[in-house]
Amino acid sequence: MTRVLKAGVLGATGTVGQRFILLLSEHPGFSIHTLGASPRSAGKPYNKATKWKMSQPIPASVRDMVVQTCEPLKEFLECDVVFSGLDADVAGDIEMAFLKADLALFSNAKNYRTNEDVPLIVPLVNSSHFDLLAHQRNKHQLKKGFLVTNANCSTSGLVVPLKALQDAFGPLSKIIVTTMQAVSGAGYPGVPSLDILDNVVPYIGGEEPKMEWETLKILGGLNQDATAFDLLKTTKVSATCNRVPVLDGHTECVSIEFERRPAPSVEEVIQVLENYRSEAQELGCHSAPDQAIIVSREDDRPQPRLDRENGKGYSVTVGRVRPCNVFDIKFTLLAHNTILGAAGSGVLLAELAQKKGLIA
Ligand SMILES: NC(=O)C1=CN([C@@H]2O[C@H](COP(=O)(O)OP(=O)(O)OC[C@H]3O[C@@H](n4cnc5c(N)ncnc54)[C@H](OP(=O)(O)O)[C@@H]3O)[C@@H](O)[C@H]2O)C=CC1
Ligand SMILES: N[C@@H](CC(=O)OP(=O)(O)O)C(=O)O
Repeated sequence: MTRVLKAGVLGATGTVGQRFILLLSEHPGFSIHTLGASPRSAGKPYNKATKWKMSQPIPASVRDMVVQTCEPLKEFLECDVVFSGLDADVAGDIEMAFLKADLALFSNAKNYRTNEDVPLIVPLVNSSHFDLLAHQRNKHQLKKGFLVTNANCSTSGLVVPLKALQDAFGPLSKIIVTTMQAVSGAGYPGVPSLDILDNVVPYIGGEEPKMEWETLKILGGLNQDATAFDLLKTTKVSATCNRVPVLDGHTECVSIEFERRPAPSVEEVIQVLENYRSEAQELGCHSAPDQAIIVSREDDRPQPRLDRENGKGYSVTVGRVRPCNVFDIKFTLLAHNTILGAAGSGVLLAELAQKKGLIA
């Protein structure tokens, strides 16, 4: 029997924080021990501090919990794991303070994703990058703490089918991806209603370079002694990101060129996607979906309203797999941006870390 872990949530009042609370409160392996947010919220009961936007009610276990400041003190020091859904403007200093306090930290924020000592892991893709934590602990003189980041929400959906295809058919030479991203990705209050209703906004600040770079770190490897990341060198990624009036679920249109000649057929690609299995599934992690990639053969799927809850939000749904006249293959994918793309990734990463014996 694995031990129930005491969990803290930083940024607990925000969009990602609320999702963490829902996922953790329903999870048999975690008990929510403490919640942190800004000084504006600290000292208030959680239900007064947050503007709750989830379709399920606030779990009874946290309604009256008093929100703390985000400092590694008191109840936070008693936590086995801490999840961060902090605003990126403040995440840098706060997360570093938690790491220095030797806590096990799983962050959604972008601040440390590019750091050479910090794994950037999509749990259905590159759990082997946990191996770098021995080096991180040495460098920061940590006994039990570490910092692992999960990816940008659009990157998280993209890399799952890319990993399956790369493993089966070898290097991908070119990837073009165009996203249609839900408004929940912008947090609360996010994009003003007068900007997004009846509209599409063809720009999300900083998103395109993040997708292009994160993909190369996630799909790359580690050096031989697991002290550095080997970024993919021969794969080129070009991303175009749009905001659309959808509540949850990022849709992405993807075209791929393989290095291999002849390129795999549509049927071979579909078979590989459907059969893909990750370490999280093999290890029996509680939140891992039965199927990492669900391939829909219907002409008009995936759709956010119909497919975002697939695998409880942890599966990627791929549809419209077909030949591409410019590259080799194209398809459309859908991933839940606050589950697989944010809080769910953090939770599944913690499950993986526990299975790998990384949590004291
Ligand atoms: N939404 C999504 O789909 C995704 C978001 N992310 C990332 O996750 C993070 C959170 O995003 P999101 O939930 O959308 O953002 P929100 O704006 O909804 O929430 C931000 C959280 O940070 C807290 N906060 C703000 N200032 C401070 C401070 N000075 N000290 C302590 N806490 C503070 C807020 O507390 P308070 O309520 O008290 O102000 C709130 O809990 C961001 O880094 C974002 O980039 C990553 C992937 C996907
Ligand atoms: N930018 C993403 C959400 C996000 O916050 O991404 P990141 O964690 O990479 O900053 C979106 O708008 O949908």
